[in-house]
Amino acid sequence: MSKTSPDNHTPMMRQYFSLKSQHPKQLLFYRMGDFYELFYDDAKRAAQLLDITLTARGHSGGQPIPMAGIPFHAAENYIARLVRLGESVVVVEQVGDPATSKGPVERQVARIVTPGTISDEAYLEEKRENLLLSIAHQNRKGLDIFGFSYLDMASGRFCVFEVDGFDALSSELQRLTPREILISEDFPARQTILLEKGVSELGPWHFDYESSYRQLIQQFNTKDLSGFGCEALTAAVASAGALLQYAKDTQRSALPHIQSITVEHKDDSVLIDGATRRNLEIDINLAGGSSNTLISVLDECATPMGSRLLKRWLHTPIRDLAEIEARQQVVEEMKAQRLYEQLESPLKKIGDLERILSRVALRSARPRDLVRLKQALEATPEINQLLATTQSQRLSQLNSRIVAQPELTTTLNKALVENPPSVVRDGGVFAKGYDRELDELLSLSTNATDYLAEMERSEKERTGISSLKVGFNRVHGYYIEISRLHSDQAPVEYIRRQTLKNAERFITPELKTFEDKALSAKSKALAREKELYEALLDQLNNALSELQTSSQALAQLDVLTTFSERAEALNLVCPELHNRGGIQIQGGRHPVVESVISEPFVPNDLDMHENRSLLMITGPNMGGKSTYMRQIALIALLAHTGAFVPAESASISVVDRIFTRMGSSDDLAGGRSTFMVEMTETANILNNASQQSLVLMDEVGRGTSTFDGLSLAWAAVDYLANQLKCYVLFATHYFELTTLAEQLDNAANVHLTATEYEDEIVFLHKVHAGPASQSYGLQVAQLAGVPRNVISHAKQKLVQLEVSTGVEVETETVQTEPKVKIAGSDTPQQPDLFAQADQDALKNALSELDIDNMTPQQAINELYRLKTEF
Ligand SMILES: Nc1ncnc2c1ncn2[C@@H]1O[C@H](COP(=O)(O)OP(=O)(O)OP(=O)(O)O)[C@@H](O)[C@H]1O
Repeated sequence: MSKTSPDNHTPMMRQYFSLKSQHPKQLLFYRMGDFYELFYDDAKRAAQLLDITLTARGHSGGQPIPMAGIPFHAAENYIARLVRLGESVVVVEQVGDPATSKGPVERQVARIVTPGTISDEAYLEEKRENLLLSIAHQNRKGLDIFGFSYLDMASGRFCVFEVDGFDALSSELQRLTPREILISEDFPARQTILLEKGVSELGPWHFDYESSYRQLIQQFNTKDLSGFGCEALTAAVASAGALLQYAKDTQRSALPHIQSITVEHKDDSVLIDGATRRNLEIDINLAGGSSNTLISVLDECATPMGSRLLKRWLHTPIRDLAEIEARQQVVEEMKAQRLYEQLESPLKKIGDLERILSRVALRSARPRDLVRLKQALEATPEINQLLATTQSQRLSQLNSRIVAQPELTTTLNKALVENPPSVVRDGGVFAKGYDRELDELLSLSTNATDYLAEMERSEKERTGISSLKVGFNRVHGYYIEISRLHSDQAPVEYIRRQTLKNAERFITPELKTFEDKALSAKSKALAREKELYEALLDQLNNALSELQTSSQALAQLDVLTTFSERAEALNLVCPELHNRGGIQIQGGRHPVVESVISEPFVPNDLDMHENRSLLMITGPNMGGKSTYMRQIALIALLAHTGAFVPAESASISVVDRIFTRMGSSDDLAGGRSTFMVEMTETANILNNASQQSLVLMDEVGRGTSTFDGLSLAWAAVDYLANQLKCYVLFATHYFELTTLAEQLDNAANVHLTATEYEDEIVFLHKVHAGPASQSYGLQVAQLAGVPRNVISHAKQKLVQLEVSTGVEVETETVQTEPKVKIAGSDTPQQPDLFAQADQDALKNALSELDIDNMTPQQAINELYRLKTEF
């Protein structure tokens, strides 16, 4: 921004700067006639983000003013795009009258649109919650405590909790995926958070505990916060106060739909860290898309609010057995009675009741919202009726919360026309017969057409001028038009109003009187409609709390109906959950892989208990190790949401956390290499897993040299089995680890099988007891399209290795007993490529490679070079 003194600027720019100084970080849309204009840095940023032209608007303070303009009628589109990119927009409108203003027209901030506080349908994604998150930090007894609060403005859901430590901080960020984050300018992990989109930094005083506390009790109209259970959560309360104030400031209104605050207790749910959420592909696949995810298979919800709740349930599995069983009973009953089929149609009519109600509360509901609200209310009695005869306690509880509102339904029915316009501004929202005053005003303006037709007829007759017409235009109002040819025949009482090329327009005293009456009736009708609309919103707001309760119950009903429908369609069973310890699954399947592959999915069993808590999984590449491990985690996760699971039967002990260390990804933005990420995730597991945790580890140690990797994997397995004693599935290509599993009391080996047919490898995907016998690496490489001559060269090398190391390599047949043996050892071994004479030279060459800075093509070239050299 220009640094010259304000005195050097034009009066208009002085007005701009004074508004801008109150919103330094947001993009300011400054209304200029038919345009919104952005200036200086805002203009540059908007031009870049929206790909619009950056120009200049004159000079001010001796400098050209960079400017980007947006036509006002297209503004919503641009604002929506900016908000999606994590930007906030301040819209400044002209409020004064340009005709009478001395100096620049008076302007005011009309609204502030930020990514986390939007409630307008046009800006929101249907199936995704739009969360505003606020985080406060406190240091308590040397611990870093993070107080979280988050609000879904479009539903009024407001939650708080606290976590301890930076790992938990990032894990919660991954879980919540907020649209906008509020932190204090002195937040300790500022740099990490600033990498996220939509971060707003506020002055530290916004997070003051005392004033935050006052904010909250004022909002909920309570004496204290004890009724919400958050008295002791001082960091969370501090963050919630900052959030609430921010939300009010942006909405520029009270927030009556935020009626309470819920404390999330971490002990109530199965904790899942960020890496695990990614690896299990709950709603986002590893490539960042939404296809082939657990949600994509499960989400058959009838309403968008059901879809959002389903996502929440899958991201927050619970540990409360009673709650899980209550949900299971509903699913079972609905499935047995095929109630889900009958509920589908009325549930579809419910639509996004949750968001509509919030817009009613914020008084931004559009006429069409009210029509949809009416349709939802009309569908409720049918749902009540369907649930009336059900057995499960939970269904009757839900039914009692779904309250039909006959009076409101009748009012809405009487009030609204079938297809109202999108805004109240232009009128036409209310049906005939709803309000006498409105009807009278409307009939005055509609009767105008008849009246004018009659006048045209009688004037034609009286004057004998056949070309005479009565018309209306917005500038000149009503007129009598006579063609130029006949205009001299106009009667004397006709007063000339306008001369056109081929015609003259006149007004008469009678027409003028009519015009005054008709025009004022029209504007009075519009004013009356606005009045009626506000009154209707008041009436709806009086029932807001009850309506919100109904909508929450309906969202739950929708998810449970979906669980039930999916259970039938995907052949899922009700898992038994308990606290006895052990996980047993018969015929378990991976719900997503099963739905995408064309050949039949091979089901597999699992048996884990106190004396068999660690399973070492070996088998060929592509054999199905990852699929097997992931399916167990997904079955466990689903079981903890109350859903049925893809298996013949499942008995699962309640777990406290699910951890995964799978795949290889680097975190370039966070400055961590692949191996560093792998080790950070491993450290997190070893530091935090308990006996009730389910841990999946895939190929730990692969990111470094063979011996380092093997030693790390060995020690990790030993620690997991001997110290932590959690449920562990450990997949590895280090065949050496299978002996460790044999030595440990509570570990066992299982392997996936493959066979060869006509020189081609065939994967059987079946899990069997014992370690695998071979890795089939070359066959898989061949299958992947590695050129034949490279494969045959590799085969020669393999034989060479076998000879020089004394390793006997079995490559042709599948054996149940390990056939890869290192001389002098009973341990099944994978041939160790590096145990060669030229090992050191190759190792050096490899360690000198700067892989992080190579393109894939350079890496391949380098591999070829090494291959020919060694
Ligand atoms: N039980 C199964 N039934 C049918 N197909 C399966 C089964 N398990 C795995 N597959 C198929 O095999 C493919 C490879 O499986 P997966 O990725 O689990 O192998 P892997 O052993 O982990 O391989 P790698 O060691 O190379 O990582 C899957 O994408 C799937 O198409």
